[in-house]
Amino acid sequence: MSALDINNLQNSFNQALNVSAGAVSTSPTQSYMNSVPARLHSYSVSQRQKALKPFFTGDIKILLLENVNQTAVEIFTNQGYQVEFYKSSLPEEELIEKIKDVHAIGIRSKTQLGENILKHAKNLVVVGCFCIGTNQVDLKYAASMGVSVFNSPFSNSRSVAELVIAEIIVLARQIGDRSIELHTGTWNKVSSRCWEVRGKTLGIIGYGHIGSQLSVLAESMGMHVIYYDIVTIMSLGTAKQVSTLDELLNKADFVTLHVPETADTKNLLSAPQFAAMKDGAYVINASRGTVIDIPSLILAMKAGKIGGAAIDVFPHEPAKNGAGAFSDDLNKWTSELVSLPNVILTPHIGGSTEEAQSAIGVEVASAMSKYINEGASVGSVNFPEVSLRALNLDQDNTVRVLYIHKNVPGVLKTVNNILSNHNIEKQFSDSSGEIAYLMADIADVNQSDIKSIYDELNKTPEKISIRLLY
Ligand SMILES: NC(=O)c1ccc[n+]([C@@H]2O[C@H](COP(=O)([O-])OP(=O)(O)OC[C@H]3O[C@@H](n4cnc5c(N)ncnc54)[C@H](O)[C@@H]3O)[C@@H](O)[C@H]2O)c1
Ligand SMILES: O=C(O)[C@H](O)COP(=O)(O)O
Repeated sequence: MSALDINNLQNSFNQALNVSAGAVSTSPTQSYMNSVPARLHSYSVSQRQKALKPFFTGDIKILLLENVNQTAVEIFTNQGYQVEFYKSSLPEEELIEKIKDVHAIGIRSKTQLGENILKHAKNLVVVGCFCIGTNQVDLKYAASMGVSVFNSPFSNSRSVAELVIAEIIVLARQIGDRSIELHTGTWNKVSSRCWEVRGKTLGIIGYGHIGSQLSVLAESMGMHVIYYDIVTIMSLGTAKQVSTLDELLNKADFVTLHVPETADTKNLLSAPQFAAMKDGAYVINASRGTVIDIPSLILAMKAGKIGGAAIDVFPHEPAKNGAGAFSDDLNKWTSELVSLPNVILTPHIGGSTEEAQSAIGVEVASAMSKYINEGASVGSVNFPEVSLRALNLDQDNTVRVLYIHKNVPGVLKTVNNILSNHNIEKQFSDSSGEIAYLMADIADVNQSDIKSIYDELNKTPEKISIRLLY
C-alpha cells in the first residue's frame, strides 16, 4: 500500500481510532488528535517559515471554524492530524493568533480571510471553504503565499433550490404573515392578493448550479421560467434565457438571485431595478447580502411596488447563533425591514441541511487531505490543478517534490537542473495567472540528497513554497 493513498490511510487508521460524530462535545471548542501519526512525513518549507523542519501527519494542525460538519473532523483525525474545532467563527484578534500556527484552516461563509489575516499565517498550506462561496477569502493573496483554497462547488445546490421553492409559495400565499398572526391569536382568513404559483413566471438571475436546479423544480410546479446570466447557458426543460436583466425584471412575477458576490453583482438589484419590475412582484435573495440594496427594497415595498421578499443573506451577518444577533448594530435598516408585511427572513440557511453539510464535509476534507498528503490540487479555486498518481512509498528512496513558484520563464529549466542527478519518474506542471506549480516524483534519493535538493530549490528566486514528501 502507498502511505500516501488517502483511502488506504483512512482504512488503517479507522481501526486505531475511536472518533465519531457523537464524540463532539457542546463546548465551544474541541481538540482531536490521533495518537498514531501516519507514515507520511515531509519537509515543508515556504518563504514564510523560518526553519526547515521535518514533520509527520501527526504534526499537522487544522483549525475548523463555523461548525464544519463532523464528517470532516473524522476524515482529518483519521489522517492523524491535530484538529481544533469551533462552533462559531472567531473574532479577528483571536483568528490572527490561531492562524499563525496552523497548516490548514476550514471555514464557512462567515470567516473573512483577507490579507490582514492571512499575512500572519506562518505554516498555512491549505484553506478549505466548507461551502460554495469563496468571496470571503482573498484568493489571489492566498495563491501568492502558496496557499491553495478548496470549496464544495455544488453539494448544497439542491438544498438552496428547495428553500427557494418553499419561499415562492410562502410569499405567494402570505403564509409567513398568517402564521405570525395566528401565533399571536389573530384569525385572519383572506384570499386577496394570494395566488397560485402555477402559470406564473419565475425570473432567475444567475443560471449556474443553483439557478438551473431551481428552474427544473419550478417548471414541475407549472411555472414559466426565464433566466438572465452573463454567459450563454443551455436551458433545462423549457426555460428561456433572456438577453438583458431589464427584460427579466419586466416579465417575472418572482425574481430570484443566484449569482456570486463580485464587484459586478454589488447592488445588482437597487431602486432602478425594483422600478423596472412588475407591480406586486416578489424578490428572493439566497445568494449574498451585498447583491440587493436593502434600503431601496424597503422603499419599493413601502410604495407597494414589491409584493413580498424572502431574504436569507445579509450584508453583515452575526458571528454566532443567539438572541439579539440580528440587530440595528449590524444592519442599520433591520427594524424597518422586520416591520414590513410579507417578508421572510432566514439566517443564511440555504445550504444548511444534514445532507448538504455531510456531503460538503467529506468533499472538502478529502480534497484538503489529498493536497496535504499528496500535493494534488485538483479542484482548487485559486491554483493550477496538478496531480500525479499516489506516490509509492514502498518503493525505496522516492521523493515527491512540490514546488510552487512565480510563473516566469526559465524556472522549469533551473528546477530540472537541480533534480537532474536523479531519475525523474513522473512530472506535472501547470500555471494559472501569476502562479505555477510543479510536481515531480524522483527516485534514488537518499537522506542527504533530500536536504541538498531542498537547499538548492530554496535558493531559486522564483520559489513561493516547497514541500518534499518522502
Ligand atoms: N444561501 C446559501 O446558503 C447559499 C448556499 C449556496 C450558495 N450560495 C450563493 O449562491 C451563489 C450561486 O451559487 P451557484 O452554485 O449557483 O454558483 P454558480 O457559479 O454555479 O452560478 C453562478 C451563475 O451566476 C452567473 N453570474 C455571475 N455574475 C453574474 C451577473 N453579474 N449577472 C448575471 N449572472 C451572473 C454565472 O455566470 C453563473 O452562471 C454562490 O456564489 C453563493 O454565494 C448561497
Ligand atoms: O456559499 C455557500 O455555500 C452558502 O452561502 C452557505 O454558507 P454556509 O456554509 O456558511 O452556510
